[in-house]
Amino acid sequence: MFSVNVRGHIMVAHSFRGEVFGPAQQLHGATFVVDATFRRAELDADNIVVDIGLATEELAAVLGELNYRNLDEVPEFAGINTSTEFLAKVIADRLADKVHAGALGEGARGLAGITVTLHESHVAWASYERSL
Ligand SMILES: Nc1nc2c(c(=O)[nH]1)N=C([C@H](O)[C@H](O)COP(=O)(O)OP(=O)(O)OP(=O)(O)O)CN2
Repeated sequence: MFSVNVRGHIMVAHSFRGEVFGPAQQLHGATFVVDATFRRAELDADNIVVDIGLATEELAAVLGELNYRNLDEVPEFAGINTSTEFLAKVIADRLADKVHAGALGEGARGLAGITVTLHESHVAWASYERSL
């Protein structure tokens, strides 16, 4: 299996509900380094997994929808803990929509899967992996 990874980052604010959380129940900020890894068994006609430039641009576009937002105020996340894991799925699903819409190029239609990893620090991260 081949893979290509591109990276971006976001800064958000959010708060969590639930006794499992301590200070994070209060509104707090988070900066995530975001890795998107695209996978396929065979390279495309250009001998690549996906164009790195397009993948970087489209990841940046997806992240731009979240960057600098207070996620507690985003209607689609109302009542939801926007955990690192949850945000990894949101980003992966939005990138998958872009792949299916052709935004990452025709060759990208042959991608097998994508994994999005959010690094919340140098010692903790979470991922969501899905097929395409
Ligand atoms: N599985 C996850 N666990 C936690 C997440 C997460 O997204 N996924 N997020 C947080 C906090 O937002 C953030 O990491 C701050 O950490 P921390 O202050 O350690 O979290 P708590 O408020 O829960 O404090 P504790 O002292 O650990 O009770 C936390 N966990």
